[in-house]
Amino acid sequence: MKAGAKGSILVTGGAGYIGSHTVQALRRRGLQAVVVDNLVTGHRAAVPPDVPFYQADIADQDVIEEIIHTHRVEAVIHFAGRGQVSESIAKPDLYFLENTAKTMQFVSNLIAQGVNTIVFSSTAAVYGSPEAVPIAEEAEKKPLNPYGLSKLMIEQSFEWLEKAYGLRWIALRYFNAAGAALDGTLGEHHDTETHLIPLVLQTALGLREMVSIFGTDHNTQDGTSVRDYVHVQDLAEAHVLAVDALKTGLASGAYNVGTGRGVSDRQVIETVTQETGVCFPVQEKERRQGEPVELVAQAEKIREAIGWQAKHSDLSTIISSAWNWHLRYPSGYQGDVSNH
Ligand SMILES: NC(=O)c1ccc[n+]([C@@H]2O[C@H](COP(=O)([O-])OP(=O)(O)OC[C@H]3O[C@@H](n4cnc5c(N)ncnc54)[C@H](O)[C@@H]3O)[C@@H](O)[C@H]2O)c1
Ligand SMILES: O=c1ccn([C@@H]2O[C@H](COP(=O)(O)OP(=O)(O)O[C@H]3O[C@H](CO)[C@H](O)[C@H](O)[C@H]3O)[C@@H](O)[C@H]2O)c(=O)[nH]1
Repeated sequence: MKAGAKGSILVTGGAGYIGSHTVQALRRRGLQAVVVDNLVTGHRAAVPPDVPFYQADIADQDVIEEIIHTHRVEAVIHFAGRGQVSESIAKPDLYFLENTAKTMQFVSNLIAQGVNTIVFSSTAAVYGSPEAVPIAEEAEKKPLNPYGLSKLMIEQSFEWLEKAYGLRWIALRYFNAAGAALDGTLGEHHDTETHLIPLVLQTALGLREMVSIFGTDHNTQDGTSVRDYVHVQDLAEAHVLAVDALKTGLASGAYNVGTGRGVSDRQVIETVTQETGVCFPVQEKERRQGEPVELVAQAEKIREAIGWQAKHSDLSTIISSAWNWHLRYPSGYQGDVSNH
């Protein structure tokens, strides 16, 4: 595979939901991307055919070294990992291995090869159940589940890698990623879907019998949990800005990526009904284990540091963009839809 004239940005997990939108955002800026993904949850069809793609594990040192040298990798955006809270409670070892140990192996390899700039997918789950919302970056970190801990350990380890080896890093703590590409080319397809918005849309499409609301007796405005949904295209943009900022000297650190606006589970369901014009069955269920009631970001720090703010994250744009994609591709990337 031939390297471009410029250096490249290595996107791990670039065949996944947020990673594929970020590859698209990098290309829009004229930047070269190269993707490594083992396709455990990702889709080959989510990566354009002209983007160099390696089907491999991030812990495969030989492949990573080959990519770094062939494509003159200058910086890394690291999405590869597992992201299901309930699975992490059932299989904590899988999360500490896949998210923590393999990331450490990977980053250690990067440093050995002279790549010292990384933007990392962290999560609001590092905060656990916050004492107050909106949540500031400095708030106490007490993850409620192995998933959150698996990411927090990496953030903390980066501080030591910076002191020892000069690693330059930004951890982006996403709140809830949602929506689909506004041009209709990319969307969210997880074979095991746990996220509220795609589950509700699949119910509206008739692919599921009903949608469940987990917990209706919380101390919130309508009794259901509250989240801060960020359009995936806004999230992608935050990564592009973060790489730029590290290249131009911004200090390492962790940033929330959210809107500062809370949306309840019931509001999501009502907005889907309005946007789609479809009524569907909803059942009320017990709260899920290891889940915080309310997660809303304090979103100023990232705006001040790198000039990022959400542009497409109003709930109706999130839901209409996702609905368009689900209507167009009801089986997602199955059958290798040619999205590009
Ligand atoms: N979706 C969210 O709301 C959300 C919120 C906070 C944090 N995150 C984190 O952001 C990242 C991306 O999330 P997503 O929703 O796009 O998930 P995703 O499952 O769609 O994407 C993850 C990608 O990484 C790949 N992958 C996993 N393990 C790998 C490995 N060992 N080697 C190579 N490739 C591997 C998968 O095949 C997949 O393509 C994850 O690390 C997740 O924990 C997601
Ligand atoms: O069938 C469902 C699915 C979800 N929900 C509710 O919908 C909201 C959003 O739930 P998601 O499963 O869509 O997302 P989570 O907030 O649980 O998880 C997200 O945020 C986490 C941080 O807490 C992690 O970062 C994780 O990767 C990311 O997907 C929650 O209030 C949840 O209780 C339901 O009521 N019914």
